[in-house]
Amino acid sequence: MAPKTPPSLPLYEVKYRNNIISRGIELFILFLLFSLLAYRFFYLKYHGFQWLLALICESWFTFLWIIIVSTKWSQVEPKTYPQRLLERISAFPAVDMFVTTADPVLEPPLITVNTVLSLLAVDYPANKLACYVSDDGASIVTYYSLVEASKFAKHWVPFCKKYNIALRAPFRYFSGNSSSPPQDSSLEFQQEWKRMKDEYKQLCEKIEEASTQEPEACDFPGDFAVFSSIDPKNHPSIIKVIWENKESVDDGVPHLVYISREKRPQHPHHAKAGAMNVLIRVSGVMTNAPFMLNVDCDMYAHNPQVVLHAMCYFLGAKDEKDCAFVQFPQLFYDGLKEDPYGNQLKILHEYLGRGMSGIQGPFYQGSGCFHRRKVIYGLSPHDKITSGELQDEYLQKTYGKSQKLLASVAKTLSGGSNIIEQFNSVSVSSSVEIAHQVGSCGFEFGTGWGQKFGLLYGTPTEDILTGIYIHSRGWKSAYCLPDPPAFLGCAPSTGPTSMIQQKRWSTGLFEILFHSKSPIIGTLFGKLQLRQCMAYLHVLLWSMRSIFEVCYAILPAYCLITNSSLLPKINESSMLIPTSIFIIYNLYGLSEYVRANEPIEAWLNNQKMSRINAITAWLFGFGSATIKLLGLSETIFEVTKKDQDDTNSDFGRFTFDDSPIFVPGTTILLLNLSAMFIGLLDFKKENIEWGLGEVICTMWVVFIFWTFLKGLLAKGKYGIPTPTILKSGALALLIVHLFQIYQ
Ligand SMILES: O=c1ccn([C@@H]2O[C@H](COP(=O)(O)OP(=O)(O)O[C@H]3O[C@H](CO)[C@@H](O)[C@H](O)[C@H]3O)[C@@H](O)[C@H]2O)c(=O)[nH]1
Ligand SMILES: [Mn+2]
Repeated sequence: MAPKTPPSLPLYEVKYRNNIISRGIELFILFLLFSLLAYRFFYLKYHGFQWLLALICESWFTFLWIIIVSTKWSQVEPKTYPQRLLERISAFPAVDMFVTTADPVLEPPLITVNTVLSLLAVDYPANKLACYVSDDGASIVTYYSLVEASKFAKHWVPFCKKYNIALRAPFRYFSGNSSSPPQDSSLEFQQEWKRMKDEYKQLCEKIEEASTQEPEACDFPGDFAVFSSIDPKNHPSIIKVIWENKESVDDGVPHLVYISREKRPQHPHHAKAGAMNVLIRVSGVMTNAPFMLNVDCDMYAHNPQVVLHAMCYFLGAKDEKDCAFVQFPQLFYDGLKEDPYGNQLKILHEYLGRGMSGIQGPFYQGSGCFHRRKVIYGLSPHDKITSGELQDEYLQKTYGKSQKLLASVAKTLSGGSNIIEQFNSVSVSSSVEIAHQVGSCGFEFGTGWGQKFGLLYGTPTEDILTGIYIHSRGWKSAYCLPDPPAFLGCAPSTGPTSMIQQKRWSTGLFEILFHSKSPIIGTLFGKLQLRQCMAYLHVLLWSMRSIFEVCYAILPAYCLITNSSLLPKINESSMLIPTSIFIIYNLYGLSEYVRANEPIEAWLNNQKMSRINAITAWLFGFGSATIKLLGLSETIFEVTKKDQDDTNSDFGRFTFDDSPIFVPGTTILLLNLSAMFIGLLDFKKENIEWGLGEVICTMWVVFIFWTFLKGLLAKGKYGIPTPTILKSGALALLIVHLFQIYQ
């Protein structure tokens, strides 16, 4: 046995990065930006409208840069020591693990099954874990797959623990070329490995078969009857205990519960937030663990010690206020290193994520996050619960009418920091009836769910809003970066899905600004720190950015078309300001990738994609958020398609479809191309106002939209559909014409 570590050693440490040089460069860029603004301001009277617009856009970019400098100022290097925890602690707190899925087609059940298996097999006493799957698709295939998976789990979980398997999601473990077990392993292991691989193959086949057959044709006996001819948008709640760890053995398989909450057309279901609140309540009446883990159906546990890592924070924190939730960054598997869609967010986590963690803590990212139940129930740090607040009447009004739920809420609220005791001892299956009650859609009516506690409603980015509200009450959150990474999910791998996701995010984030729990209100009236508020604004303003980015991408073209200027001439000394901003900003951005061991292509692709996202998807986000805020329509949660198999050879090449989301990008590209053409025609004329600066800017825009340029010429899914090209062409011509009239 390893020697016991002295109890004085901490369970986690948070050091700060030495980033003096980066700070210096960031401040220097800020100085240059201010110089540019000053230059614009003093020369405003000699120039036309385009100069004013440039000043406005550049003021906005400067404002964003201030936010970035502030957010990146103190970046953390967190470290957790699960080994010390194991040596020191004998009784572990319970954890309820939630998995949400919504659509068996966009989210193939096999993916959900793998996530569930990886969670059931984590290194943690099985009798302290329970896994709850919420299925908003009310799909018989998903349910059937989970039933089959639970049978497989009885072999898989012991196998993983016995041989300390590093990767516990079977589709990853058995993927690639591993057709035979490692040769240097014991004979016994090799045999078991083969058996597991066979069993997993059978599981896949069963799920495959169930997915391809028409649901009616499936002849599922008894248990499956409730699913027959079900309408996923209109059905009573279905709750099934698939597996119960009845003897409460610590090396068995944790409980597995299937939940499809009640849905009625006349009741808003609040998408993922609604699903999460049902999970919280159902688990409240069943196991009522003091901690809750939540993952999306595609985010499997990549590191079997995830729960231990999270516990290092929860149990190691001197003051529980420092740790309302523990967030692991959202990372993705099978992503191309060059990140063609710019959606792997690695650099975002690497600098902004670590930077926020140096203020009040990371965002709640919706997946890969451990929460304290009492924080989700609305408590503030060091809240003293008065007995009045535990009276039935008060609780009923606030948390809903279920005696059993109220008892469990009361236990959680009054539990203080005693987190070992709260675990329910009642059997899980005896609570199914009450679970139906708390899973019904009328249950929340008139209560505080989604308004004052739980996951908050009112935006499709419920995660960020909920996190803001937690930080506004004075809690901090913790960022945990174990190696290997804790969770891996799948990032959208086609142009359209990526755009839809960006649009949904930017819409939802913008709506938060107008919510009663917005970060501005949180800072003015709550305990949200100013710099944390600024960091939140950085993402909440995504869709607003589109306006300025669109203007800025049009301005150089405007100059070429109307023979006007935006930048100093190449031989003027003031040209140094924009040139050095351009060069230093880009080199600095590149250095961030190099320091994070990312390839240069990833930097280039991310540069391009952040402009493309801003100009296309975020613009649509701005539109749909505005429509929603004007009360003209509701935003809907469009679920992202998860790809099971990313091995198709052309994965990574940008794809298009006939969505209008591709119109603005194509228009801007065509506009800049026409501007170059017009500029070429005018080139020899006298009195040319524009110079090399404007030409380079136009070329830069064309370069940013290179994928679109290729899309103009390509066919099939790699090409921009002809109607989109025609619409964009007409729009571009119209704009050129307008420019020429109003110059
Ligand atoms: O009505 C719904 C809609 C979605 N989901 C689930 O929500 C999760 C996230 O949906 P997804 O389509 O994968 O969205 P992403 O944009 O990939 O999700 C990110 O962004 C969301 C906020 O927009 C967060 O909720 C997620 O946790 C975060 O991973 C998935 O497990 C879905 O099954 C539901 O349970 N019910
Ligand atoms: Mn997702």
